[in-house]
Amino acid sequence: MATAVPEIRLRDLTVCHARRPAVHHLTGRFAPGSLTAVVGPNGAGKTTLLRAIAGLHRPEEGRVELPREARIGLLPQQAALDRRFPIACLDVVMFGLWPAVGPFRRVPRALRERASEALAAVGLAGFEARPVGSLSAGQFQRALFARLLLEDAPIILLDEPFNAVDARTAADLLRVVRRWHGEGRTVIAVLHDLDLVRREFPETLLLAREPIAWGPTGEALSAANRLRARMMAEAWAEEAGACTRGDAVAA
Ligand SMILES: Nc1ncnc2c1ncn2[C@@H]1O[C@H](COP(=O)(O)OP(=O)(O)OP(=O)(O)O)[C@@H](O)[C@H]1O
Repeated sequence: MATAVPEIRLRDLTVCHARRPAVHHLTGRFAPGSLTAVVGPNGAGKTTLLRAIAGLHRPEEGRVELPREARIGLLPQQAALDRRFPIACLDVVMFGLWPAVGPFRRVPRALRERASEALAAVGLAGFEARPVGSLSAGQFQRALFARLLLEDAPIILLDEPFNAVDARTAADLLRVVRRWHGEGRTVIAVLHDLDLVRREFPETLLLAREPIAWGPTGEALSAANRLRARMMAEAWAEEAGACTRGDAVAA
């Protein structure tokens, strides 16, 4: 990796959907080269935070501080992607090159070869021409990792990277994450498997719309912090409207 890795600073960051805060007053920093898990209950604002860091969602208040030219690779949740589009595996990987090559340009042969190498590096050698619609969930996730390899960004954001993949695929993809960390990139991953987080991620941000804890994983995931996060989530469920006695009778 040739580029320097910039720090990511969040200052009093608030990001909303339809004016309701999904991330509320979050302040802190991701040090260059850090490996951080973002955890928290469903609806805690984890995806929203990644999208805000990637510049895809404008903050309502506060800001994400990053140099304008910072390059970020984002792995979205699989559920957010439509795989019915008739496109070959190699083309999906080569999407990772368009910031360098420009849209609608013919990709030079050397770069196509790099895309093939990236596929091979994630265990998909020979899959170049396969339509993405025919890939299994695990194979598709491998192809998206190949795209990130090709992008070569100093900051990598992963939204539930090991979801819906089998143990072997998860282990292979985890090796890629370790490699990125070893190369000094900043990696931020949204995860639900706390055992995996404890084993592999030195830093953790525990989010429940409000920040609950951010720091070394062992401390951030203390029983008291996890309880606080759960209680916050229960409070949102109550906001959504409690079941009334009348509803119960009608049911
Ligand atoms: N496009 C949207 N429009 C309206 N509300 C949204 C939108 N996207 C997310 N939200 C709401 O914002 C809140 C945070 O959502 P987000 O997807 O960031 O949470 P999450 O922590 O990633 O959840 P999960 O673990 O379930 O993936 C939720 O209440 C969600 O319903």
